[in-house]
Amino acid sequence: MTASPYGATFALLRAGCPEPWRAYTHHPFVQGLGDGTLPQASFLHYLVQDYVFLVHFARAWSLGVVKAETLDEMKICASTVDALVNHEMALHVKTCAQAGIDEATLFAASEEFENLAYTRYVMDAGLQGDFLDLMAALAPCCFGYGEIGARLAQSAAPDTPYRDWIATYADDDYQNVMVSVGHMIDRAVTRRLGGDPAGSARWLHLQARFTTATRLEVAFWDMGLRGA
Ligand SMILES: Cc1ncc(CO)c(N)n1
Repeated sequence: MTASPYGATFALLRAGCPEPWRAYTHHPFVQGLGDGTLPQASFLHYLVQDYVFLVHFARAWSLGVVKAETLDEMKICASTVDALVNHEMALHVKTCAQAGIDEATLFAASEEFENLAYTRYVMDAGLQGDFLDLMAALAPCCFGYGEIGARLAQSAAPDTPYRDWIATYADDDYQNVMVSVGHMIDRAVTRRLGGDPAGSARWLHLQARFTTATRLEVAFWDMGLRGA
C-alpha cells in the first residue's frame, strides 16, 4: 500500500478500490484540464454544476460539526466549511463571471442527476450513520482533488487555459486543509475503531461508502464531458 500525505485511513481506503480510484483521478476530463484540450463549454458546464455541488458539500461538512464527538473534529469540520464557501467557491464565481455567468445564476442552476445523486448520497451517509460513515463518503472528494491538483501542477501544459483551476487545488491553502482533514480522520478512526481499523467489523461498510463516492466522482466528470 502506498502512503499518502492525507493520512493512513485514506491510504487504506484508496488501496481498497484501485480501479475506481484510477478512473476518477485519471479521467479524460482531468487529462483535458492538464493538456488544455478540454472544450471550454464542457469546463463551464462542469463548473456551474460544481458550484451547486459545493453548496451541498458544505452542508454535508456542516453535518460533521453536528456528528462530531470532540472539539478537534468540530474545528476541522467548521474550517472545511469555511474553506469551501469562502475560498474554493471564489474560483467558480470568478471564472464564471469572466464567461458572463453571474452568481445568482450559479446558485439557481438546476442540478444534473449525477450531481444530485452524489451530494445527497454523501448527506444520507452522514444522516444514517455516524461521523466515520460521513467522513468515508466525504473523503474521495477532498483527497482526489488534492491528488489531481498536485499532479497537474507538475505535469500540466504551460499554456493550458485551466491554470487557475489547477492552482486552486495545488495551492498550499487547499493542500494544508486536506492534510489536516486527513489527520483528523486518522484520529477519529483510532478513537472509534482502535489501532487495527481494517480488522474491525465496520470496515467493509466504510470501504463501500468510500468506493461508492469515488464512483460518483467518475460519473461527475462524465457529466462534465457530456456537456449541457
Ligand atoms: C465533484 C467535486 N468533487 C470534489 C471537489 C473538491 O472540493 C469538488 N469541487 N467537486
